[in-house]
Amino acid sequence: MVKEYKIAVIAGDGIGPEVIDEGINVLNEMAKMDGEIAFDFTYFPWGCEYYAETGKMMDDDGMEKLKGFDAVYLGAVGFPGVPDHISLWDLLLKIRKGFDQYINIRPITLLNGAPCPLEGVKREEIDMLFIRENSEGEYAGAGDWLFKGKPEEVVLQTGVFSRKGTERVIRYAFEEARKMNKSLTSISKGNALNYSMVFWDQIFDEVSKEYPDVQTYSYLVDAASMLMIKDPKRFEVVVTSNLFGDILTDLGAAIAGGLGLAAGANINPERDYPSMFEPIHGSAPDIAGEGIANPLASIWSASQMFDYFHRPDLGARVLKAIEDVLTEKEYVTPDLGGNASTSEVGARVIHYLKKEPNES
Ligand SMILES: NC(=O)c1ccc[n+]([C@@H]2O[C@H](COP(=O)([O-])OP(=O)(O)OC[C@H]3O[C@@H](n4cnc5c(N)ncnc54)[C@H](O)[C@@H]3O)[C@@H](O)[C@H]2O)c1
Ligand SMILES: O=C(O)C[C@@H](O)C(=O)O
Ligand SMILES: [K+]
Ligand SMILES: [Mn+2]
Repeated sequence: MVKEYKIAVIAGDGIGPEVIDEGINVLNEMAKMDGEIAFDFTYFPWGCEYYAETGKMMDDDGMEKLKGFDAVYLGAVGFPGVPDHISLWDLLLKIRKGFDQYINIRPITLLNGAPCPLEGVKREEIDMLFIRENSEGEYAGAGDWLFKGKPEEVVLQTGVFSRKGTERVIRYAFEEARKMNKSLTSISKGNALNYSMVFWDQIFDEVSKEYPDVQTYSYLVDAASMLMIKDPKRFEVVVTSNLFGDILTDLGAAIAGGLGLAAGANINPERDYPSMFEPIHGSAPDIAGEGIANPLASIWSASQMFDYFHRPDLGARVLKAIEDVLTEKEYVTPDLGGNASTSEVGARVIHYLKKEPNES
C-alpha cells in the first residue's frame, strides 16, 4: 500500500521558488524509488507578489486551507517593497504560531565536502542540533508604540516566556539529547535579562533533574557565540530562545558551509497541525532570478520531512546524496565556490540518489 502525503507548497519570494523546485524533484524521485510513499503537492501563490496584488500575504482563510495537509514546504518570504515585519508576521510567523510549531530543529553539521572558514577544526567537531523555541519569547509580538512621531515617542517590545512554553521546548531538547546520547547545552542571558532569562535558567535546572543521565552545560549567549567559533565541539544538542536561536543558527550556518546549506524544521510535536519545512535562509534578493541559488538547504529540509514521516532511512539517503555532490565539488553553486546553476545541483543530487542503493 502506497502512503500518500499531502504537501502544501508555499514557494514564496525571491530564490524561494528556485530552491523549492529542486526540493520537490528530490522528494518525488525518492518517493518513486522507494515505492511505498508518494506526494501530492498543492501550490499556494502566497508571498510578497501576492501582497502587491491583493494587499494580503495569504488568503484570509489561509490557515483553514493549510490545516488539512500533512506538511507545509516553504521557500522563503520577504522582498524589497513589502516591509519585512509584514511579510514575516502575516505569513511565516502566522503559520509557526497558528499551527503551534513550537520546536524549530536546525542541524548545524559540517558535511563532508562542505567548506568551513575555521582553521584547525576537524569536520566531526561541528555537529550540533539546535532546538530553537519557535512560538513565543522575544517573538511574541507583545509591545506597544506610543506617541508615534512625537518627541516623547516610546516603543516597547516585550519578551514573553510562559512556563508552559519554556518547559516544553526544554523538555523536548532533553528527550532529543537522551535519545542521541549527547550532551545538552542551554544558551540564555540571565545576567542582563533579569526576568526572562533568569526564569529560563530556572526551568532548565528544574527539568534537568528529570534527566540525570543527560550531561548539561549552560552558557550566556555572548560567550556562546564566541565559543561556537573558537571551540565548536563543545556544542551537541543546544536549546535556546526564539531570537537567540535565530541569530546563532545563521552563525552556525556560516561555520558549516553557509546559508545555502542550512535547513530547518518547524515542528508541532503533537501532530495536531501540519509541521513546516524550509531552508533557514531568506529570499536572497541580491541573487534572485539568476538561477544560482544553492538548493541544498531546501533539499536538506526535504530530508527532514522524510524523518518526520517516520522514514529516516530515506532522509539519510537524501543527506548522503547532498554529501556526494559536495565531495565531488564539480556541481556546486557560486556560494560554495563553483559555477553550477540551481537546477544542475538539484539534478546532481538526484543522480547520486539513483546511484546509491546499488553502487556506493
Ligand atoms: N524564513 C524566511 O523565509 C526568511 C529568513 C530570513 C530572512 N527572510 C527575509 O528574506 C529577505 C532577505 O533577507 P536577508 O538578506 O537578511 O537574508 P538571506 O538569507 O535572504 O540572505 C543573506 C545572504 O545569504 C545569501 N544566501 C541566502 N540563501 C542562499 C542560497 N540558498 N544560496 C546562495 N546564497 C544564499 C544571500 O544571497 C545573501 O547574500 C528579507 O525580506 C527577510 O525578511 C526570510
Ligand atoms: O525567524 C525569523 O526571524 C525568520 C528568519 O530569520 C528565520 O530564521 O526563519
Ligand atoms: K526560509
Ligand atoms: Mn533567521
